Amino acid sequence: MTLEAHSLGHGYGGEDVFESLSLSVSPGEVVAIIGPSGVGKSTLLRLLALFDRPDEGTITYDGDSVWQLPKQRRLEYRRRIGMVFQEASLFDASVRRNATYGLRVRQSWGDRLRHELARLVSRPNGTSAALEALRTVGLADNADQDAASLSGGEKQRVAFARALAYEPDVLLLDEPTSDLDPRNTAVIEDAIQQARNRGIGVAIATHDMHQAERIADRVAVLLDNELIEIGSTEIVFDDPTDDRTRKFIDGELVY
Ligand SMILES: Nc1ncnc2c1ncn2[C@@H]1O[C@H](COP(=O)(O)OP(=O)(O)OP(=O)(O)O)[C@@H](O)[C@H]1O
Repeated sequence: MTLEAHSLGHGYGGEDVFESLSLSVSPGEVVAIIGPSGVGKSTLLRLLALFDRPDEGTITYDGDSVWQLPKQRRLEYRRRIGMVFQEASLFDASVRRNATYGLRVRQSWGDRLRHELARLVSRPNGTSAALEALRTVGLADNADQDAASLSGGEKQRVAFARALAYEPDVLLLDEPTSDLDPRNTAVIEDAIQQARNRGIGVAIATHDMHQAERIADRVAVLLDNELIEIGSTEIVFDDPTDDRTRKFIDGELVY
């Protein structure tokens, strides 16, 4: 599923966060959105995830302008998007149930009913997808543990597994490793590469430039209320078009 944002503008309380922002994410590519704190990376991801309607511009999924569609069809697109927030929000149940949660949310009511009926007579549907996702983040052995007893890093890995478990077409990640140590960060980065290799399009907001360089195919630089640059990771890091990009990457821009 190809995601495209055209001339997006958005703000709060009459104050623009960004304007004229255009960006695409194709199947099987990782696009990193980098920029200093408060520049609007989370706002952009929320718009792409269809949580909020943009003040200006259009968002298309596979060419369909999603905010022009009837609500039901927009929700169908919404269900094909996995989003991982900066703060892992798990509920008080086992790791496995947390990882399975997305599978149930994604289903229609009819499917959910069938799922619940199936659960009464056999193993829950989706268990294997959830377990496979937990395996990807190295937590399959913790499936029956209480999520509440996990460390912060492990919780973030479960949140990531939950998004992966239902095989979204697009994965939107908001600083998914901000609170993780290098080992946990490596696990998530590896899982992102696996998602990409399975054809999922990934957009990741990060202020860790090294992370963008390690995992992204393309990098978008958000600065001064706009996307000042978007291009292949190599070009953005080694030979950027906009001088502010070079300064930001070299740490010369202070915000
Ligand atoms: N719901 C909201 N209501 C009002 N202002 C908001 C809201 N969400 C974000 N903002 C403001 O919009 C601007 C962009 O915030 P956003 O969280 O998108 O930035 P960010 O680049 O993700 O920052 P960080 O890297 O610190 O998470 C900030 O000035 C923030 O205070």
